Amino acid sequence: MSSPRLNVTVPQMQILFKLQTLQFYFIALLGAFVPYPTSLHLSSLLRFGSKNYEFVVTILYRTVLKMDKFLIRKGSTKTSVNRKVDDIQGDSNRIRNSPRKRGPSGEGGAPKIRKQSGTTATKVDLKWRKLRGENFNCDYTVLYSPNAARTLLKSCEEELVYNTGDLAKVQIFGQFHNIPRKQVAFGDPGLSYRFSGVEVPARPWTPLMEGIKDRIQEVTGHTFNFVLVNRYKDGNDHMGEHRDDEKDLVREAPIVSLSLGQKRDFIFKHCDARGKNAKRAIDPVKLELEHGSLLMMNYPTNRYWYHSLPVRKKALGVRINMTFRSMVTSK
Ligand SMILES: O=C(O)CCC(=O)C(=O)O
Ligand SMILES: [Fe+2]
Repeated sequence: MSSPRLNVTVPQMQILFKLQTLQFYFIALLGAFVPYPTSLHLSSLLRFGSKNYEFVVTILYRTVLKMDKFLIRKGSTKTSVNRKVDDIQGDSNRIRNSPRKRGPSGEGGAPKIRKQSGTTATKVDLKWRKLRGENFNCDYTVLYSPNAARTLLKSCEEELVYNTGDLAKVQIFGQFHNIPRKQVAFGDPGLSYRFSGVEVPARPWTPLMEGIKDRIQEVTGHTFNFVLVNRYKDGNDHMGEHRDDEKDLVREAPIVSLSLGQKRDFIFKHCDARGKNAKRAIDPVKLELEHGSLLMMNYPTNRYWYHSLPVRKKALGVRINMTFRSMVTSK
């Protein structure tokens, strides 16, 4: 079958050509500002003929994606960490912050997620921020939506019972003091955690705690056999500078910290840059840990950097933090 012939005059052809040029710019703009593949989908609805537009849209969108790191989005989950890490970028410490690249499970890339039981992979599209510096290696993301995190916090408030008496104390220069927060630990049978002269035995996993652990294992690609839970009733409750580098912890395993509730500052200080006798000037790393966020402290961060959750009088809400850990087992 022969295709129908169109009798088009020269002025009509000029108009057609202008229309096509306009269409090209419109689709290019679409590609620049509407997320791919939505832009691609819209562009194909508007396209009269050429497939080249798809190519233009794709290239433009990818260019914009590459520029993404220069944009500061007000109110987005990235902003607080971005701003803080941008502050850090100029200083001697050279903390670099870039979107976490896709890669194999574990160290380095964003973990590939596989559903344990089924055949189809569950794609967890988390945006990880890489925080890097001298012997500093952390990854940060927001795991739970505000609603999901609120539900989780509510369940924790209803179900968790915290340690009291001697288990709620720390030993400092031989003296026992009440810890300025509440604490409880869960873990595999027989595990306990020793720090500041106190041994915290693990309670058996409850369905709530096991559910959270499973989710964290799924998104990080690491397994954990212990979790320390800290509850801060408000900004007066805090945690002093310390490193989680005890012998009971598997040496190179990451410690993954989940935060629920009140946003709080979290400060890292390099061991050479602490106190009056500091050997070097290294700026601290300051993060704001958001409701529902995950901070992955990778090796060797905890060998070189102390961290703390300082008092913040203006912080009025409750915060619960869970640090998932891999403890050495005797077997
Ligand atoms: O509450 C926090 O974010 C800090 C927790 C912590 O450092 C720890 O449990 O060792
Ligand atoms: Fe810690």
